Amino acid sequence: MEKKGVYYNLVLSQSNKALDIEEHCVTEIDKSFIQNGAKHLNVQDWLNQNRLSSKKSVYQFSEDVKYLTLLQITNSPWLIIVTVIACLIAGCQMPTFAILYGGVLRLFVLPIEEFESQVKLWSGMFGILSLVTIITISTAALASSSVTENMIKELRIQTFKNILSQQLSFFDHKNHSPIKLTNILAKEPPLVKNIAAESHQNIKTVQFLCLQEHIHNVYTNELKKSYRDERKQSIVLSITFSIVHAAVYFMYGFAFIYGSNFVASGKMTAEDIYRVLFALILASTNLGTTTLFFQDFGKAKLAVTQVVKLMTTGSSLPKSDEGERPEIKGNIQFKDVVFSYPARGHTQVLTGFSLEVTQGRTVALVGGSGSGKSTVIALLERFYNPNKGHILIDGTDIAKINVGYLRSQIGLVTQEPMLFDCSLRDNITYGISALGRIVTDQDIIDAAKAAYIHEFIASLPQGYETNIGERGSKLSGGQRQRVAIARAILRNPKILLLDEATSALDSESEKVVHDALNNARKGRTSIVVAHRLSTVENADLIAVMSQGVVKELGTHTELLQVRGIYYHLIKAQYHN
Ligand SMILES: Nc1ncnc2c1ncn2[C@@H]1O[C@H](COP(=O)(O)OP(=O)(O)OP(=O)(O)O)[C@@H](O)[C@H]1O
Repeated sequence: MEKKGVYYNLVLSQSNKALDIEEHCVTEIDKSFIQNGAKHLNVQDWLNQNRLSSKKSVYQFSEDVKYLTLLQITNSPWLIIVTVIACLIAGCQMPTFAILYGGVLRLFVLPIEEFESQVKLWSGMFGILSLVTIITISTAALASSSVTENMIKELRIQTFKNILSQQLSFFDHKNHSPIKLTNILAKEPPLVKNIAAESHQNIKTVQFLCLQEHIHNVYTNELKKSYRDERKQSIVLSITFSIVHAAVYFMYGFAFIYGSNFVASGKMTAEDIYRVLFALILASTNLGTTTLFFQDFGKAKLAVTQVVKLMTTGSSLPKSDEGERPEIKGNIQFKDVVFSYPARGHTQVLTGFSLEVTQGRTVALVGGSGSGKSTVIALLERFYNPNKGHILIDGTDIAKINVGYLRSQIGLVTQEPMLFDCSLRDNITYGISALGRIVTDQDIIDAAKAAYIHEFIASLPQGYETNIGERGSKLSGGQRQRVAIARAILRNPKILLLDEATSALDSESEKVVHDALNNARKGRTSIVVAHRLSTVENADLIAVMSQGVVKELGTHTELLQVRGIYYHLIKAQYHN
């Protein structure tokens, strides 16, 4: 403290607040775990423990994968042998058919007694050909699909495991962003893909909590489940495919034995039989071709079902050009709002919520977790409509206001700001052109200065043109918040909504973000949701929520005097 250095400033920035030792420790543990843990989890270690390491690892072939490498991955080489043998036998069916066909033609020139005695023999041979075709084609199709599906499953499991065991620096590479990694494993059914995607996005948490093994098991189980479903589909398809092929030979034998009776009784000539047999050959060729579409047809049906479902889902939101566009000053009123999320219709989140916020003032929403604070914000943005009650802005029910216009009047800063993989300038000006506004460089700089992010941006070699990575991954949490605040300031909204905007930051960042938010709030009606009660002490009004209604309302000092819920919340927080 005496040195008045960085530590001194940190302590000062916490101004009268208890040192959040627990969080500090977590940050330090996180760093040391990542440093030490990442070393311990390097790829080679993993490969050494892995079955693939005994062979030539597939990961050494990332640029040019050889067919032999693919064969090395399969854990069922005998299935490849079965496939090859079945294919060889199945390949003989056409030459055999040609031999049988030639033999049949020859029969028609024989004397009638000899012809009749040979008919059954040759028909039987068609029957056998048809049986062998069913067995060989279905075996070849089943075994080969099993080999490829197994191989793909194995590759995905091992790739996923390898990704989870990488050092954090691996994920900083532009080719290893969560979206790109997820896309590599993207040919999964949605459920499997979502597990993969979440763990890529939250890789720090996964590694910190040592969840690699668990996540890997969950992924593997989901993959195996989907693999089992695919197997069932493959079995049906393979058998259908082989039966369609074999049916031709069967029909041919049947037509021959049946036709021969007509020839013997003089009802048909040999020429008629030739015609029928030839027509059967042509028809069978076409039938064979159509079976190739069976698989695609199944997939298309599934895809179309999903699309039709999405296409026909009605929207309860009005069209973009509907609704009034009144001048907005910023007086907000919630009147007996009752609301349940559609997904949980039986649980009322807001049970008669009423609150008034006058123009230019700041109201803080506090309360226990799940009391409905964020829901209030979502309703004001019209992400949902209340089941009962009204939300008014300057006396007009927001249900009557054009949704796009309403949102253009509201700035929203959340704990995890939505940033994009583009430059700082593009992120700050994001959505401005949709408002029909043109902003100058000076406007952008002014907004960034008010959000206390200009100095940082100016210190970067590429300044405002610096790319900030996917979801702003190249920025710190506080910097991300300040970029989002600069964006909100530039939009110049009449109403500002801050949803837990500082709860994830360390004390120093929190102070800067707090100052930036104070600037952003100036002259605007603000609704702030915060977990750290210290950040809302200066609000004009604090609404304490419990079970979907406001239970206490007043200033910080007034509420402390009441010694009710707020008092106990404050006490509990400082005690912690
Ligand atoms: N999209 C949703 N679908 C279904 N239920 C939801 C949804 N969002 C929130 N809920 C539920 O609504 C209730 C209120 O959630 P809300 O996020 O508004 O609470 P909160 O007071 O902001 O909580 P916290 O302080 O923990 O963020 C919770 O029980 C939550 O589980």
